[in-house]
Amino acid sequence: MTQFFSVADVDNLSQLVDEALQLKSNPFAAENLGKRKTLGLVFLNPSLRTRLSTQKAAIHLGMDVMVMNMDKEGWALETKDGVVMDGNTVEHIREAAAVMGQYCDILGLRSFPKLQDREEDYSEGLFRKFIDYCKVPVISLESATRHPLQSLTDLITIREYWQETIRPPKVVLAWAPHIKALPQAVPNSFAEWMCRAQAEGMVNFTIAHPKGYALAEEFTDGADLIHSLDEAIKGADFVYVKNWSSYEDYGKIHPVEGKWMIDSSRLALTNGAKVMHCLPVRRDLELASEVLDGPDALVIQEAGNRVWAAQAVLKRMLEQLQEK
Ligand SMILES: NCCC[C@H](NC(=O)CCC(=O)O)C(=O)O
Ligand SMILES: NC(=O)OP(=O)(O)O
Repeated sequence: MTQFFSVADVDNLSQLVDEALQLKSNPFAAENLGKRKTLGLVFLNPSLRTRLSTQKAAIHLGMDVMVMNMDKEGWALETKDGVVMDGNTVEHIREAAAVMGQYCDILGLRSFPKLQDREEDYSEGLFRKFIDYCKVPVISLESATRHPLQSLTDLITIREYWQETIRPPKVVLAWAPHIKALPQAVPNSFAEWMCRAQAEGMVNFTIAHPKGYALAEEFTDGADLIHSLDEAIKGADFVYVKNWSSYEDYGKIHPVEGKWMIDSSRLALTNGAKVMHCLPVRRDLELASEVLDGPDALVIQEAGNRVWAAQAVLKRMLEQLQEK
């Protein structure tokens, strides 16, 4: 594996999930694989889980880790080509990425979309340039349109908590309210991974969102799309809660009809569903406290599993480096 940007970078989904769960039961099984290798984590936006879980994963593999908070501590970055840099930007991504590639064997990058120009965000120009110029394997730590380490984690968590073999679990991605316009990266990615998992018989997948909040079709192939939350969550085994802004009216938020927050009474409509969220979550806006604090919430276990997702991916990349 030389890049981890989307589900398309994974050849065998089930195998990667199994490998992550094996690492969970034996974290130091490959403790020398990353010896004398350096991981660089570059953040253009805030992070708690991605930053710490990926560092922890690298430590389990014997790697050294460097973290660069580019947005706060780096030179102001120019990402467009062909501009005269006579304004506020100081360093071009061409040089910055190339230099970081000199110091690191594997790099991770987090960069959120600006949510102003759909074409620009969905072209993933910044991420692609970073890959091109740094010349080492790159892991997405969440980009404009996807968050693959989160989605792999989510699939691992569903596998871990679904012991039944007779039928695959019903998994529902449920839009939730928010006060801000948030990216579509997490839901796009979750949908992309669940659609692939559904095609491979691992889950049954439904998406519930108000009108005007449809995700881009490229991420939802094969999913059941429903505009009623109560209808969608009937019989659900896992409910994945997440807000996102409109893709159609790009980056905007519209008033929605009815109540979209999941609380205990709503949860009673499900098949005793476990509730997931990538975090951070705004209590009693996106998700009721009574659910977050109750026995059906999996959010902390899910965040814990971020380590094993990152470790499985880093392990694949290190193995490939070894073969060179
Ligand atoms: N990395 C996990 C999610 C990050 C981001 N959430 C946020 O920006 C929350 C901001 C707030 O609640 O003000 C998102 O939804 O894509
Ligand atoms: N879920 C997630 O990616 O969290 P952070 O933004 O804190 O890394």
